[in-house]
Amino acid sequence: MYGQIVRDGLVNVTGIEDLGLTSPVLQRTSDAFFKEISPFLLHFGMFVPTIIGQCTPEQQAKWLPLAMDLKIIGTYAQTELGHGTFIRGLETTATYDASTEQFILKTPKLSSYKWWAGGLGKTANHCIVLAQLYTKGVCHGPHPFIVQIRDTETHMPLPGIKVGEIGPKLGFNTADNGFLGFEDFRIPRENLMMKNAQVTKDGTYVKVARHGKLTYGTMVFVRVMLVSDMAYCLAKAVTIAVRYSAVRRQSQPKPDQPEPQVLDYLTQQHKLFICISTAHAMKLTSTWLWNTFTGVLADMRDGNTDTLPELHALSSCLKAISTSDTSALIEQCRFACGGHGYMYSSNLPALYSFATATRTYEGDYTVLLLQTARFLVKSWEQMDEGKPLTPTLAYLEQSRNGSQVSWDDSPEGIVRGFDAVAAGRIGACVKSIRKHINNGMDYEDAWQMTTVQLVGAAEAHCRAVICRVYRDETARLTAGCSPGVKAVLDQLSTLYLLYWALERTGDLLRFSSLSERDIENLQARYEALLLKIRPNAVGLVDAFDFRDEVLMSTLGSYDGRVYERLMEEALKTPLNREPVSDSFHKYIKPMMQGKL
Ligand SMILES: CC(C)(COP(=O)(O)OP(=O)(O)OC[C@H]1O[C@@H](n2cnc3c(N)ncnc32)[C@H](O)[C@@H]1OP(=O)(O)O)[C@@H](O)C(=O)NCCC(=O)NCCSC(=O)CCCC(=O)O
Ligand SMILES: Cc1cc2nc3c(=O)[nH]c(=O)nc-3n(C[C@H](O)[C@H](O)[C@H](O)COP(=O)(O)OP(=O)(O)OC[C@H]3O[C@@H](n4cnc5c(N)ncnc54)[C@H](O)[C@@H]3O)c2cc1C
Repeated sequence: MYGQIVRDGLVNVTGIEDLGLTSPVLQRTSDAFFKEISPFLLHFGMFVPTIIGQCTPEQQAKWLPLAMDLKIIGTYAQTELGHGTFIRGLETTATYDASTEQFILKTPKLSSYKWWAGGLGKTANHCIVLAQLYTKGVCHGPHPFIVQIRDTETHMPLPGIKVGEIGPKLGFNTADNGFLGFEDFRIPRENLMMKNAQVTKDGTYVKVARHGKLTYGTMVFVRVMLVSDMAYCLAKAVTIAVRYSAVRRQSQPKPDQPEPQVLDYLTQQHKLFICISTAHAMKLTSTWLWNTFTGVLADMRDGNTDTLPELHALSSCLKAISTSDTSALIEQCRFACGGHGYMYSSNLPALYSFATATRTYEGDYTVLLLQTARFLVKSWEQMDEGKPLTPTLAYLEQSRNGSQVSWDDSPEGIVRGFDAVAAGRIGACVKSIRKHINNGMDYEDAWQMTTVQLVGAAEAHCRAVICRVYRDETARLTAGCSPGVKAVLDQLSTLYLLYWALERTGDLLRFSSLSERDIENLQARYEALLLKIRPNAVGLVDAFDFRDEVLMSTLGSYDGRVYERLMEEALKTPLNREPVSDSFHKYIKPMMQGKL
């Protein structure tokens, strides 16, 4: 299995590199090679971006050509057995020895071992290591180092390196995630990635960057990319589920009528059409987030880090919500396909195992929403002090006078409703924190006692951002489209708003003048809209334009020959090579004869 995947991975990467094609093509073709993950994912996904983001121009000149030509194969080793979220708690140390101008790397305890890095087990011969930097007896916190871990000729681990694969997982079983330990392992001073901080030959620590968290820059980049990856992953899953639902006929709601396509059931439309909408919502939001990200990078190149906090807050909540929604909706696609959705050959299990991992890696869901909440509470307090709000928080102003927003069930009115919910929930958090402090708690405990509400407030803020961006971008991008295309895409964005309004009626009742009658109207509009979308459902997923080789699904192939493909795959399984398994003769027959 591993050997096959490495071969396919290299064919995929070198093939695309030779064709000089860009990463979207890489993304859309690599799936034709793997149902799961390439062992080279981290090389291009994090190792190369970290060299670009954390190295000086001189260091880039040395390492980038080697990495791009695959003369070295890298990964990103930050997480340890004992720490993943709390980076400042990482235990691996890099202590500077001025007498030899080297750093000495150590993993002092078992919990200090690097754990999880993709490709680390058997594939990578270099990696980015996050380690606590010590020089002249002072710890300067986690810093990135480039470390060669294997001999580039023999691939043997270098002396002082303990490295291996971490074993089977829920998914990602072709990603070759590994562990890594250091025993007084020495690297040259120049292997500290010195764009944001430097150590001179005599061991003097020099801070270059103004913002203390630029070391975390690769994670922001990957979080931004993950939102787009999720749109792509969900689009594949819903293509499979909708096509299968158009082929599958089941039950007889009306006597002497043929069994209907299961796609004609309203409950099936309720399960699946939100998946189509959400794939569009996340794709448009990811493009908007990418433009925000490149804008912040440009500011930072000019030495201005003022827009970085909002980018961190946005990338944190959008990564958390996009991965969480995608995991849940891919599982919903599987549920919608009955037993055949549980077949590995449907490709829904592999899509789910990928999506559910993304909810954890690159920053756990809860932890990242709390990062966003930290920014929201700070913004509220700045608003109280009369300071200006950042663009994505302009809606907070409407909450200053505390008046309840009047409910308006137009799409734009629903977007304003979600703004009111976010503003209301953030305000409730601020009130809770202040109440706990007034009752004698310190700020940290008051914050902890409010974290359940803070996660909810961050989710509400994120939902409001997605709703607004999805609605605005749909209007902007369809302005020149035919009335038919415009109408269908407008239906999808309206469906997203109605779906989430119905999911959040409690919040809307609390923070707007929504009434019971309004809810009845919302429900009726939602159901009518499902029926309107039904005739275009297959066309909408065909428009995602996935080739069968990329979908890799017995249920989702374009020709709809589901049963033939299921049987073809079944007959390929090893157990079907012989009519009688040798386990019958070894175990079952003796048991039947009372000889076991
Ligand atoms: C949770 C935090 C942010 C907490 O860190 P901390 O030092 O305690 O920070 P704090 O006190 O909460 O905040 C201090 C301050 O730092 C800011 N900050 C924090 N992170 C960032 C950032 N990325 N960019 C820009 N700013 C950042 C925060 O907003 C705070 O700002 P403030 O003090 O409020 O002005 C951090 O530990 C973290 O990011 N943890 C998540 C770890 C993570 O994402 N690991 C990923 C490993 S790589 C991986 O999983 C690869 C998978 C890929 C694959 O396999 O495909
Ligand atoms: C498939 C996969 C691939 C990965 N690839 C890599 C890789 O290539 N490189 C790499 O460095 N890492 C990688 N990781 C590790 C990943 O980044 C970490 O698992 C992730 O950051 C979460 O950290 P953790 O596992 O230590 O969980 P923890 O941080 O221990 O979290 C455990 C639980 O505690 C909660 N929790 C933690 N802190 C707080 C808090 N402050 N407030 C409230 N609740 C909290 C969390 O919400 C969670 O429910 C990978 C992980 C997976 C699953």
